[in-house]
Amino acid sequence: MASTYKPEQARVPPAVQLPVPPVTKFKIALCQLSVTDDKERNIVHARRAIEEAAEKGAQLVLLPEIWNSPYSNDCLPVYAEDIDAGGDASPSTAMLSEAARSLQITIVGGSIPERSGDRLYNTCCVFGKDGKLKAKHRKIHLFDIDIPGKITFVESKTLTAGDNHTIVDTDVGRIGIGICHDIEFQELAMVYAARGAHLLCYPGAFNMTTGPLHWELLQRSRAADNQLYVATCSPARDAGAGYIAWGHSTLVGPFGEVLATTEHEETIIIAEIDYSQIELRRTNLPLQNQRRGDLYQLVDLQRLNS
Ligand SMILES: O=C(O)CCC(=O)C(=O)O
Repeated sequence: MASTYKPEQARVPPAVQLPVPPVTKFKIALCQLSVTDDKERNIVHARRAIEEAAEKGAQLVLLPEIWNSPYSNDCLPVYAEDIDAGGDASPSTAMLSEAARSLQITIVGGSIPERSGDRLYNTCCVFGKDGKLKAKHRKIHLFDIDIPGKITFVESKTLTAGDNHTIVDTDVGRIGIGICHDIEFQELAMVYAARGAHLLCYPGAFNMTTGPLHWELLQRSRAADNQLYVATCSPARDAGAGYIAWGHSTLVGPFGEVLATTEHEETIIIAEIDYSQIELRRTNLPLQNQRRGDLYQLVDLQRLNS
């Protein structure tokens, strides 16, 4: 028997209308930075890369996961900064704020280890072009993995998981933030899409095991499932490091297409985002209207509880 289901009768919360973005087309820069054990050098180096990206026309700059410190449980507590205290207590975010203001760009500042009281987080700060902190995302899903002979890493040994989604309105559209392992959880991306995100940014440092298999696959899936843009930014690979990053920072469009990518060396990718493609793809293939709200539903618990 034919189904009698009608989307308009489903008891699902109405989808948020895609907000009109302040710009339709703009350039994004993905700064795949080399990271050393010298924090001061890492900050100066990131500042130079941001400036170069802005000179090349980028209005949005994305940095890698943990760009001011080596990515190891030993280093995270030593390199951690008190972001809320600001100033000298957080030279990395002070630099990001200054760079955003003086270059008049939006910065999704990768992530740095954050100290808050006696806890440590893996935290991404978003700065507007006035230099103000617009959002702070603490990595929600910590990366604990054990594949004997390949990779064992227990991020939860030192870090505490964040408890909030982070979606932020910027001069370059509505952006949902996730950090690295957060990309594995499609529900988070779906919540961001339901809240009207144009773009998801994931600073990430995948590794030599899950990187080749999952990194691009996950980005393309999050973009195609939700019909929006996905940008990722990794540190450059250091083959001598304790944790070897996969690299391959990438921009994916709303049809799941790779628009720009790279290998593992240090580089700055500059690519164009055109938000009109989102509407086009959602018209071509109206997934939103085809959802079966009578069979399954997405529940945004954060919104429900707020
Ligand atoms: O999810 C993965 O496979 C890798 C995640 C990761 O490297 C991280 O969260 O730091």
